[in-house]
Amino acid sequence: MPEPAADPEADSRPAPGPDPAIRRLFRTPNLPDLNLPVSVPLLALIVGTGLSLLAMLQSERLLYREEAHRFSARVEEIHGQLADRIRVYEQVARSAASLVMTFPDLHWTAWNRFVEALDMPQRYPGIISIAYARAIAADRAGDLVASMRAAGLSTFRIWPENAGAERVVNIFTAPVNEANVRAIGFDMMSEVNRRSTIERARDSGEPAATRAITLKIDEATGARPAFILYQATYRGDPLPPSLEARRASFTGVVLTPVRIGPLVDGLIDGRRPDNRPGSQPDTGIEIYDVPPAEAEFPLYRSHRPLKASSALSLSRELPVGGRIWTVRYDSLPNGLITAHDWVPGALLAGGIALSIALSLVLRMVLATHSRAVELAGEMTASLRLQEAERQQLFTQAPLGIALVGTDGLVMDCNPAFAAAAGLPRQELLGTDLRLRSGDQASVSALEAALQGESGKLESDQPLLLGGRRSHFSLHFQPVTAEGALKFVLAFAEDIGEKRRAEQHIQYLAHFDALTGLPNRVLLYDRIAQALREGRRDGTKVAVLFIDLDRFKVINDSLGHSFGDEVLRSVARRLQSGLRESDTVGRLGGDEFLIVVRRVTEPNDAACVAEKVVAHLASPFAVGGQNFVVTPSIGISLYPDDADDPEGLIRCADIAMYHAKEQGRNGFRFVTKEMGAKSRERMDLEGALRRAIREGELFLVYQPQVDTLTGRIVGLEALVRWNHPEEGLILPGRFLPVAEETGLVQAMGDWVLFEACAQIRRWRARFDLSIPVAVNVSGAQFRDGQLPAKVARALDANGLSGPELEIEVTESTLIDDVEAAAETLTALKRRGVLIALDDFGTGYSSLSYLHRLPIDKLKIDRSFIHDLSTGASDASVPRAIVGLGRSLGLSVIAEGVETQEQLQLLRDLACESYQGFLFSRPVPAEEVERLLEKLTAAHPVSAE
Ligand SMILES: Nc1nc2c(ncn2[C@@H]2O[C@H](COP(=O)(O)O[C@H]3[C@@H](O)[C@H](n4cnc5c(=O)[nH]c(N)nc54)O[C@@H]3COP(=O)(O)O)[C@@H](O)[C@H]2O)c(=O)[nH]1
Repeated sequence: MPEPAADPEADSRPAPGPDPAIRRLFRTPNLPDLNLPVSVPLLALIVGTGLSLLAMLQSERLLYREEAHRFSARVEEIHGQLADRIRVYEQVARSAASLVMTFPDLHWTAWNRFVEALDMPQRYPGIISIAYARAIAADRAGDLVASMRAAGLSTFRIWPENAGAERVVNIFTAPVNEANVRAIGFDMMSEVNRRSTIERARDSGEPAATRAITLKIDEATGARPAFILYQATYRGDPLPPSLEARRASFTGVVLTPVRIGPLVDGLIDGRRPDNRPGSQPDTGIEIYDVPPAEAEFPLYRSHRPLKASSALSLSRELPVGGRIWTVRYDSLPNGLITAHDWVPGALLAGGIALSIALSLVLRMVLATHSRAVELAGEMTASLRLQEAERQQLFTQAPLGIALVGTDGLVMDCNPAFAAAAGLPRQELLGTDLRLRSGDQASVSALEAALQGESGKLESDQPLLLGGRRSHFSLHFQPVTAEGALKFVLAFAEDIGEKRRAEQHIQYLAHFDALTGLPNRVLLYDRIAQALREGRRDGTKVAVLFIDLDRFKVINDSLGHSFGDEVLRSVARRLQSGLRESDTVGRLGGDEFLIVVRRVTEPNDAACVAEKVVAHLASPFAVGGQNFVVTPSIGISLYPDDADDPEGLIRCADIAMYHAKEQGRNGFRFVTKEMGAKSRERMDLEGALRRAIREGELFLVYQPQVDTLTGRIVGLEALVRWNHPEEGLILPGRFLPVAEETGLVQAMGDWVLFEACAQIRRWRARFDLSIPVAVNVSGAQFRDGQLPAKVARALDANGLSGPELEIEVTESTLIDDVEAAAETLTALKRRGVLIALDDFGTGYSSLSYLHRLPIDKLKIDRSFIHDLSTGASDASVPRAIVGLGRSLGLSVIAEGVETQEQLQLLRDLACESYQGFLFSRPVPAEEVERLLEKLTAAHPVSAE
């Protein structure tokens, strides 16, 4: 069927893409549109910081207000307590004055008791002492002195003496101590300051305080501000109603010196949160006894001056003994309220930290979003590229791909599919592929795929797909999404070419490329088939092994293509004369095989062989030349000769050699004689043939040594067989078979050539000067070809002759001494040396020896062996040594295994020896090591 041209226009158009479900895979992910400017984080930071500052300021203001409020309350509390203390102190002075007024003649000791009972240090710590000064006219001073002295104060005196007319003299003071006692007798009126205060106290009847002074008792220790509170005493009425009355009844004053420090102590200690007193003052106090603006220094200050701006401050007036003090209060940093001043800082710090965090979060969000947008862009681009690549892949794929909808209609297909189907793509789209497919197998496979079952189809028979019939590989793959079938992917590959190639390979594996006949593999198979049939039917099977006589000559002389043509012609003739059930095949080279089935008697096989001979008898006309090709045929029979293909072929092969030996152009059955051979022997023969052909033989070399110097004087080449299964096989096992079968010829040729080649290699490396001996069998020696073969081997390897020694056994020569002499003479002419092997074992030795051109006698190892065992004396070796000497021949002893044997040979003056004592036969590489020593001019000693 003609293949419809593909529609180029249709194929170049982009194919409608796959299912929307697949397309959805390539969509850009949706991202929220965050159109925020990049300055937003900075803005957030600035606004946040501003708000934090505002919060801080606001909290500071609130704190300040609260602190001011608390401070004011605290000031009222302290100030009240201070005023109370002043009142109490004034009350103490009044009490003392009442005592004096009640007991005008009070003894000073009672005064002391009174004061002591007040417990001033505990209850009135500011009061230093309480004293009483009596008012007395100057002219009555003597009376006072006298009465005081009478009361026990013997040293009493009034001082200073030159005071005014009115005196107020200190007569009592308590507690009694040295400082207070010093003030006894002091006239208060003598000092202006005190006098005015006493007069104010006298006139008012109220406590009157002095200005701030330093007390006499403190003068020595330094300024400790104090004041003295005076309380006047009167006669009669405790407080006379008028000024005149008060002046008239004035009797004295109680004076109470007060230190301001202790007065204030304890008032300003701070408060703990539970309102108990704290250890640190929370309020500072400054006391002025004049308006602060006029005062240079305060009367009292509880703390170091504060920075005006950093502290709250309040002033209050305090009446003290008729004077007005100004008390200024300052809030100190360790007040309870200031404990919260971390709040504004914390608000600021926290606010800034939050702003920074917010700014960073915004930055991150923005960065993440922009990276996500970037990535989405990259993904979109990459997915678009992928989609384009997939589309390209789909379009350009060499594999035919079609998308078949769930209804079986072609949704899309690539050009390769259209080409495979042999229809334009447009024609395929929308058509039912089942109707386009002419084979039930492919229709069924597609229908199964539409049911969700994938399937492959590679039929041996050509299939119809679309408009073409060929071998197709079809693959239907259902594609599902969420459990539902979306479409079926149909892959189609035209494997027609592949199938043809496979068939050709198959053919080549079983048929001979030159003649088209079954090859060895198929022949074995056919024989096996025939044997199964023979076993079943009880019939015989004949195998004819055909070798063309002298085909090598045709091939070599007329060329290989000529030879090939001859082989093809022979193949045709062999086929023409056979039944269809028989098989003719080619084993290789000029060897053919015929398998004859259903043979009832050997004669059937003989008839076939005769037919072969007859068919080949008429001349061949090849390349304008006429010539005759004759066959040698060996016939083996199942079950007589063997029961497997290999055995039958081997037997036929042997029989074929016998046919050749017997004059060619004929056939031989595997004879009784051949049949009498042991199976092993036959196997050995076949295997030896293969060994010669496949190169399984190799040579070892045994050194020949000078008995006196120990130097190597020659080497003997000995053949070995490296059997692929059995390993090393010695000549003792295979030589007899080789000799019987004539294989010894081929083997001997190989040995001769290989030994000469090895001599050439050694000469190139070591300048080899010693001869290498080669054993020659009787058959080899007698066939008349030996001198020519030797000459060819020497010439081929550039050897002159004396490098090679030919060993022949005595038994080889004695049958026909004349012919032997001729052969030996021919060999000698080519320059080779001749050694007579196994000498002494033939009784006629002495009679022919002088007629043969021999160089060396080899004393048979049986005589050497007997030397050491004492089986015989040394007479034979001695005689051989003497014979050699008399004929001018060198003598070598073989089979020397012991030092004792060597010594005997030395005693006999035998020149050289070989044997295990010095070395076993060794491979060429080992000989090289020995020869290296030899060329190093160090004689190799056996001892
Ligand atoms: N026509 C050919 N004949 C060959 C060839 N290679 C060997 N032969 C002949 O086969 C026979 C057995 O040979 P082989 O097994 O190699 O034994 C040789 C030596 O290994 C053995 N020999 C050497 N020294 C000692 C020894 O001290 N003791 C001992 N028991 N055997 C020893 O002797 C054999 C060599 O004998 P000869 O050739 O007579 O020197 C043997 O007859 C070989 O000739 C071949 O290529 N072609």
